[in-house]
Amino acid sequence: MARWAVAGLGLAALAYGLAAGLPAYWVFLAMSAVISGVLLQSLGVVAGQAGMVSLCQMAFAAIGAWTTAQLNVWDVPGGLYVWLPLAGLAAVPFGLLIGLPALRLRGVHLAIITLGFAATVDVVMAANSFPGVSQGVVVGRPAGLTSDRQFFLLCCGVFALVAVALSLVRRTRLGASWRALKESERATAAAGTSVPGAKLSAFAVSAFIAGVSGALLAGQLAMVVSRNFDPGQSLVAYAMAVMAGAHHAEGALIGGALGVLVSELLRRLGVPQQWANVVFAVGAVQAMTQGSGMSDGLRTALRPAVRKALRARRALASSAVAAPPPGPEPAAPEITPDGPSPREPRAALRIERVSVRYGQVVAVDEVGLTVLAGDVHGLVGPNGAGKSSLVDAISGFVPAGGGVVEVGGVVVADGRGGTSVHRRARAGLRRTFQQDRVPVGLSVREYLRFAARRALGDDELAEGLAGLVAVAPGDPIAALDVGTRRLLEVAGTLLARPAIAVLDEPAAGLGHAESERLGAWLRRVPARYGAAVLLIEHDLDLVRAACTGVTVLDFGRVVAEGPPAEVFAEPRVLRAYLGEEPAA
Ligand SMILES: Nc1ncnc2c1ncn2[C@@H]1O[C@H](COP(=O)(O)OP(=O)(O)OP(=O)(O)O)[C@@H](O)[C@H]1O
Repeated sequence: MARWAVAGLGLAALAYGLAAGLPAYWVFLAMSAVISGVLLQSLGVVAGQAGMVSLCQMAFAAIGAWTTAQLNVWDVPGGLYVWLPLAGLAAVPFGLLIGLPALRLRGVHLAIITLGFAATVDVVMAANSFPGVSQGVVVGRPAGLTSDRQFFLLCCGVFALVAVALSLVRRTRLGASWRALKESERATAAAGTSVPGAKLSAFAVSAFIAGVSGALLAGQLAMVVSRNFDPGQSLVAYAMAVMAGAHHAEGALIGGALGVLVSELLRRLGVPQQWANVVFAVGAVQAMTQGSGMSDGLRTALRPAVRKALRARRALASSAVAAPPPGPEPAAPEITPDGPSPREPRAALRIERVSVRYGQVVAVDEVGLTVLAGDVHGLVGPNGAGKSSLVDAISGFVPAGGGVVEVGGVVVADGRGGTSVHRRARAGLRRTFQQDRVPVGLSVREYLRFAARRALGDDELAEGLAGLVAVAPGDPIAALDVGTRRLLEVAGTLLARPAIAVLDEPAAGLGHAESERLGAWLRRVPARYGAAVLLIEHDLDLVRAACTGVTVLDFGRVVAEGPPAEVFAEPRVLRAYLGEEPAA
């Protein structure tokens, strides 16, 4: 906290020094850089954090500027202090409107939609001049901030406010959901987060900030016209945001400053300023190729100190993370008030007649399966047997073909259809993925809280990691290898305390010893977390070590079911699954 206060005071002193010491022309340019930085922060949310393409930020800014000009004409009390947030709010419905196609579209399709919106706003604004322009009414600045030097300080204050607000949001579930979205929509939904909600909120917040930047621009220029919000500038802003890494505040500021400095340099060299756009486009391509912008590079350069801290933490974590101590099994937490009892074993997961078809391919054919509360159940089968398709049907990524899926006694899919992925997750069905889908933009602590969908104290975090994965809560996920991330995903899934955790090949990439340790750890899961487990694995030793029962799939059908020792001795399993003949 003290560090932040010192940094804040330092930056405030710098802004004040610039306002007092720079020549008037440079103060105007510095103001443009900071306003542009606010706009880039808006892109940092929607593009940098949530990973969506938005080529219409200048249109949101234009709506903010137009609103400000209108409030100015109406002489609404409060001046810019009130008009700024109102300008941001005016842009929000348009942000939500643009977010709607984003629910279905991605990449180039979303780019076209957002650019189309920018062009539409431009046409409308050009046809209807900004309020006050024809009468020559200039946008008033607040009393005491009328000079450029003073207004520059207001712009710096707004930039800082947005930066602080966004850094606070980063720590919330909402902020984590944006960064998770960037990594994988499937994993975001599977963690119980509404993907449409995350997308719409990112667009709404982004539009708000862009609207505020438009209001600041109106205050800077005193009179704005549609030319100030050329749709082409939205493209340039996107390139600048990618190049500078506007998902961090310092990246947005660097981008804003570079935008001004490069244009000014070209002007002084007598080169058309449009060449600046080429510079930013090349910078953006470079950043996309590297997978990181300038702010990320800056943070990496400053990382020796971070790395040292990380090493110290990891040493601490590995001494804490060991095989679980021998002793009595912890008591199983109650799942519900009328939870499982030895006399009445309750199904954590029950499926009936679930089928999955891809065109003519029948990947899963009328499969039924029950996993009782307190069980660790294996699902095995050769490649292409239909395991992943079945897991997708259970978790809601593909239709269950008229079958029934029941989680902890609650029907989440029946003959008429099923609930969405994130609702199933909230109903107690959590899953992991074969491919690495853990969001690299989060720290271990942020990810586990996001996955668990609740506040977790450091003790509970350490407990959730103990015996499974040697990482510390503060470690950035980007620094972890894929095998570790996979185990982290298991920890997050279980910390959510689901009724059933479906673990899709958690041991892939692990060595024999690690796999053995995972088997022992998984056996204790029902007692530790009150969750039953459906374990999809190719490693039969792990299945033997962890599971009380196993189901074998082949060609989309159940070919055997029962305790592992019996099932793996069945001739048809040996034939179908192992390609082996039973010993005579
Ligand atoms: N999207 C798809 N479109 C068409 N066919 C598919 C699709 N996904 C899977 N299949 C087919 O469905 C069948 C079952 O595949 P699935 O991936 O579910 O098997 P699996 O048991 O999970 O295999 P693996 O162990 O290799 O992951 C296979 O024949 C596969 O080729």
